[in-house]
Amino acid sequence: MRVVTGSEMRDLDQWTMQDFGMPGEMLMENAGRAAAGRMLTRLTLDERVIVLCGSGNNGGDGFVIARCLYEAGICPEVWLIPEENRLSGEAKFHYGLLLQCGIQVNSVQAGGKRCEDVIAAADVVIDAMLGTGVSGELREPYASLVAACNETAARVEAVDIPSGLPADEGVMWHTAVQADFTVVLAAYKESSFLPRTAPFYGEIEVVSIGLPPGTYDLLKYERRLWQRVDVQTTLPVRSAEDYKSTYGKGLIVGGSETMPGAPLLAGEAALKSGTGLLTLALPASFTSAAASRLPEAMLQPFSEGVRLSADVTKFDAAACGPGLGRDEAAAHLVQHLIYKTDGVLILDADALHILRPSELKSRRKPTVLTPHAGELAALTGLSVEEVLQAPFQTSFNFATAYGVYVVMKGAHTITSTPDGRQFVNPTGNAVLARGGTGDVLTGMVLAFTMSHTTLDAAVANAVYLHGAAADALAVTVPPHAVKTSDVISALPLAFQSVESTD
Ligand SMILES: NC(=O)C1=CN([C@@H]2O[C@H](COP(=O)(O)OP(=O)(O)OC[C@H]3O[C@@H](n4cnc5c(N)ncnc54)[C@H](OP(=O)(O)O)[C@@H]3O)[C@@H](O)[C@H]2O)[C@@H](O)CC1
Ligand SMILES: Nc1ncnc2c1ncn2[C@@H]1O[C@H](COP(=O)(O)OP(=O)(O)O)[C@@H](O)[C@H]1O
Ligand SMILES: [K+]
Repeated sequence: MRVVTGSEMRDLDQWTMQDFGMPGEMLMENAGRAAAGRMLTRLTLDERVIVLCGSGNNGGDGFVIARCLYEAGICPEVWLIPEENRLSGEAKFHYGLLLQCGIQVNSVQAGGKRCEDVIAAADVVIDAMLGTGVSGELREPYASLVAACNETAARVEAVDIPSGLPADEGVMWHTAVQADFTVVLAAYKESSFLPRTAPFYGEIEVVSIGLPPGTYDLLKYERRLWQRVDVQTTLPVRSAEDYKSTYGKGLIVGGSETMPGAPLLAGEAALKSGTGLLTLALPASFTSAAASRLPEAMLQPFSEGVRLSADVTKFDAAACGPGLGRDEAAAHLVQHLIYKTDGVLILDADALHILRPSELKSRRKPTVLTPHAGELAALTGLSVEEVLQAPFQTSFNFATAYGVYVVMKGAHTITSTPDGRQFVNPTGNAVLARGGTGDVLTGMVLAFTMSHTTLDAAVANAVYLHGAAADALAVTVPPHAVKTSDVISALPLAFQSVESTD
């Protein structure tokens, strides 16, 4: 399932019409009919339904939806917001069809009965006022109608995008319809994954509108949801012939006097995600505690302030950062790993604050950075607010400029590859909003980079299953009564959830 910007969506529609030859009227019929199909699964014959139609193609979808509802025996009240003569193209065509069917259309501009009152009395409001074409602050009468939609007790079903919301990240906007459901046409828009805009969508359903196969390949960059089927097709199958080194030798470097537990969480997660041979490099003062907590791991103690004695070239992958601290010795360690490791290097937490980004360009082997918004802000010199407003562009820019994977963590974690592809993660919940869950992810990424055929799949699968473990926990345990190591204990359930056939 693709994630697109508004302009990419327009390109897809244009290619479908001009190059593929599908008439625009047909594309709109497909869109409206598919949306109506989803809405009909929730509608009952006794519900009072109102369809609000704007001047653009989103309004055109509304005309098609109204006609489809009539076909199904539901008689919605249709309201046209602009003057009739403002309609053009496919929207005008479908408005004409609606009239030809003998369906009455009310006009907001005509005066008389107030549309706001009808919205207040409705059971269901279908919002086809504004879609991807919205720009700037809402003008009247849209602003008042959006306010009425947000005051009514009716169920609000938006078409493609809740009216007023931009499709893209980084856009100034003021107010929008708060939908209960949004039937998204063809592909997710970026705003469905941003912390401020996502809640306006309510529950999202994406419908196909008949874009020809291969159309998405014409887009310059691949940006898509990483779904269960992707995990199912890329998760390695363990074989009876495997040996402990089949899944690589991994190294985790971290820990300091004040944060001894972080590398242990990472280590335990790595072991529980399939690592055969794991070494933990930790401050010497707590290796005995580590040995009793993680007997499966080998230990490589280092005295704080002293460099790592282990030969880092013999590891297939290394992860550095959890609990490491940010002093000069820690910075030396990070630098040492950047230059000396001969496998995949994962940098997280404190390592992200003390690395020099320019040094990443010297890496011959892949590098994976796992920042949350604050850490990406520190890496890029932007404010946290700026990062959160444009997480797709910010992480894309960093990943492609430095040739690294960037896993920008959040409610919808975005993985960016060095060549500019992006995968959005659909799993996870607020169970993960507690200290140390990022360390767990680091351990999982380490394990998966050593077991997977491609690094894309390794990173995206780790993020997916990390969230899936939290999802499994959330259905069995109250979310308050969870601690981070429970997420590790739930990993078997996460693996099972992708292995089952349903
Ligand atoms: N063939 C296709 O491409 C297909 C597209 N599809 C559908 O089309 C949607 C995109 O359609 P679109 O581009 O026509 O934009 P859309 O959002 O309906 O309206 C834009 C109009 O709104 C107005 N307006 C803008 N800003 C405003 C503001 N701040 N405050 C007030 N008014 C404002 C302005 O109109 P004006 O006021 O200038 O008359 C502008 O012209 C897309 O989301 C999907 O639903 C599907 O049917 C599949 C096929
Ligand atoms: N509300 C949420 N929904 C889904 N995932 C979340 C949510 N809050 C946090 N996460 C996930 O939890 C992890 C937190 O990582 P991080 O902030 O590095 O924590 P820490 O540094 O304490 O280990 C990330 O993988 C993030 O995507
Ligand atoms: K809409």
